[in-house]
Amino acid sequence: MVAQREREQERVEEEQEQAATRGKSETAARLAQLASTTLSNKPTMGRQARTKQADPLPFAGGGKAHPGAPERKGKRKLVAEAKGERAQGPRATKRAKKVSEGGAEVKGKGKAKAGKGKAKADQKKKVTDGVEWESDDDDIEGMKAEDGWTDEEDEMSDAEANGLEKARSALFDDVDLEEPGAGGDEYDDEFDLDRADDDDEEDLDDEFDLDDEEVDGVTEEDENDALAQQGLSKKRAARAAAYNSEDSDDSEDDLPLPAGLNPARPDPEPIAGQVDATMEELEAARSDDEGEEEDSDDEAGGMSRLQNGKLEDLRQVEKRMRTAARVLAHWKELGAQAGMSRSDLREQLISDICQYHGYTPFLAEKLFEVFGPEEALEFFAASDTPRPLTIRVNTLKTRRRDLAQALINRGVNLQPLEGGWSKVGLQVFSGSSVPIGATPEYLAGHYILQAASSFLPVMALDPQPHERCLDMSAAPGGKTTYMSALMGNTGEVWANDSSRGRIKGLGGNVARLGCRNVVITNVDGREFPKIMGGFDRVLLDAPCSGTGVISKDPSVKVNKTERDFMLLSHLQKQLLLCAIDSVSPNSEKGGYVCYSTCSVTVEENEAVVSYALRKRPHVKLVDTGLPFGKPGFKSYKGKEFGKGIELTRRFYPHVANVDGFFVSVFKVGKPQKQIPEPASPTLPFEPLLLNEKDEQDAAEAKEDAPAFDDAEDAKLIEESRRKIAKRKGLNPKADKSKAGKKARVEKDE
Ligand SMILES: C[S@@+](CC[C@H](N)C(=O)[O-])C[C@H]1O[C@@H](n2cnc3c(N)ncnc32)[C@H](O)[C@@H]1O
Repeated sequence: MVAQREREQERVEEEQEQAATRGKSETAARLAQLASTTLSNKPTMGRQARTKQADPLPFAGGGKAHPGAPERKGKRKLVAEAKGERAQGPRATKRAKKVSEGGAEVKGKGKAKAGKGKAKADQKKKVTDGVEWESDDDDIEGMKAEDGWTDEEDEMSDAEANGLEKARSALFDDVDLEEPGAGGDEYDDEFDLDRADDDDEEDLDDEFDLDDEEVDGVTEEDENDALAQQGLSKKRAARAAAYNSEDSDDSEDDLPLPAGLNPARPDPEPIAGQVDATMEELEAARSDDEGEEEDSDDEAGGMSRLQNGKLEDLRQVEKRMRTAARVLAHWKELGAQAGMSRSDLREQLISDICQYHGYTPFLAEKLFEVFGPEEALEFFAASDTPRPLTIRVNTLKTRRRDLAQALINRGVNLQPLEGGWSKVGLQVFSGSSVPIGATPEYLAGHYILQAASSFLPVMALDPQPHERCLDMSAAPGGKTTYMSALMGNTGEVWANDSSRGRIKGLGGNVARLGCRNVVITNVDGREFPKIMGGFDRVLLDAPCSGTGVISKDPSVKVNKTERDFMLLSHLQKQLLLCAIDSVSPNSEKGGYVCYSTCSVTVEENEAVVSYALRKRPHVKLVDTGLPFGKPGFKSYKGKEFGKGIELTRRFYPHVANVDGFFVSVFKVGKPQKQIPEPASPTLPFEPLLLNEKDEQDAAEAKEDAPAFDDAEDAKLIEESRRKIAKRKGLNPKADKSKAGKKARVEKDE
């Protein structure tokens, strides 16, 4: 009996040993595959595309966001410079080599794990956004249990550990390997990616890794083959191919986006060939309309809607909108056959937009005018779709790779932000049951939930360690805390907001993220610089209509009126002048104001910027240094917007899958003559209340507002003084006041 049990035991151990060997290879291979997936998923940017993308100004001269901004140098760069080498070239080549070696290793191990293990791994793949994810510890634990993997076998051979390390560092960039901390090197490399000098060209190669040219013998084709060999999504390979073809497209009139942000769109067919087809569509849409009452019920299923007393199929409306937009956009070619006047067709289209997307005619028309017929439809559709959930890593407390690992261990599906333009952003995929706003890492302040577009104004402002900065309308503090992190908790960030209710959230975030260089104030921004000035940099992320974030707050579709836009534009102009006037004319490295909104309307953006240029001739627009975004409008409805307006940037949900945003940066020079009295509020001092929430906040704040009671305060102060004296072993009854001291001196004498 005993002998039988021993034999059984031996058999189990033997099996466990074999399974463990299998399991280790699988883990290494899976992580390596994950890394190669991410790498391959990085956008493909040919040299041509990158050259197109590089703006003449951003980050020139060693990666300075603005002339005058100190160059941020990583340790490696400094050491290399001290040695008189080109800092990044060899590193880039080395890293590319490392990756390609890693890639080869991946293939080897991938092949090695054929059979049972692979079938299991395949079962466990999570497919998110066309990217296959399979590395999380629960899965690994599960596989361990299934395969009888013993804990001793967790000890990996050097080669395997090496493979894992390579895979990890390929997944999360080198910057993540740097130690966090004040003024640390994590920001040194922060913007490496965006710099335009020679070294940075190599950084770009390095970062995106997929080049149409050969890098150390690994071609794009090889990588695609490798993907296919690893059984990875063909869709992705196709996407990579699409990026390639985009790279070679010279005819793009938009500023090129980082590939991956620029959804590959099919080339429009030549208009001439479309006339007949389009007219057929228009006809079909009309006859659909006529027959709609009979068949819409069946066809539409849940998509019909009561309109003017009759049921209308939303699919028909959508089709009609597309056709009308195309005809309007190519009126010269198609208009003659439209069968109605241009203005009637336009009116019909706007009415359809209101019906289909749920806007008031006023706002539908306003946004329609910003984009024009065809792009407007894309904008409206994108504004009905949620943006990816993103988080920003708080580099004051952790590193991106550590946070990613911790969250993956909890079962969160994530990946670095698409496009590689931020090294502190992570995209979180839905599907995991982990509440991303309540993990221990969240509570410990290792990250903040923040929309990717909200990183942009801070990147553009580029605050430096030891500076004195103002965030004029800061609540709830996404940008304040990012500024604080970029400044490494040094210098000062004055975070102001006029809403008392929202200040609570700001304070909470500042405390949770451990921002010790932040001071919070609660005044109307138009009180600056009267109450305080002399800042190196000022961020004005202005109160706005929120037309860029309709996917988050659809109430904007119906609650904004003409008057709101008028008041907002007025307030934004006043705040911007105050922001400019708050900048020190003697700031050594700074002297910048970033004006941003999460709105896409012209009166809240270019019109405000243009007003400031007129009223403050000592400021000029400079490049935002941001790697993507469309240039601001030079003119609109016959109005010209002043010099440098094309340096401002517009971001759209339908183009870059980020919230709609506007970002501009002013360099503030020395005023030629005395600036008139700081623009004093012509609106009531009360913050502008734009919606019910603001009104509630204001009402609560009024209720909460403490009535000061001097007598009670004096009692509390005295009590606390006594306690402190007692703790220090002093006589708590001794009178420490001036009068008491005087009395004691007189008594001693
Ligand atoms: C777009 S939000 C700011 C978001 C913030 N920058 C962030 O990233 O978390 C605009 C803010 O402006 C504030 N605000 C409105 N009127 C203001 C004024 N006159 N002065 C200062 N802040 C104002 C609002 O309370 C609101 O919090």
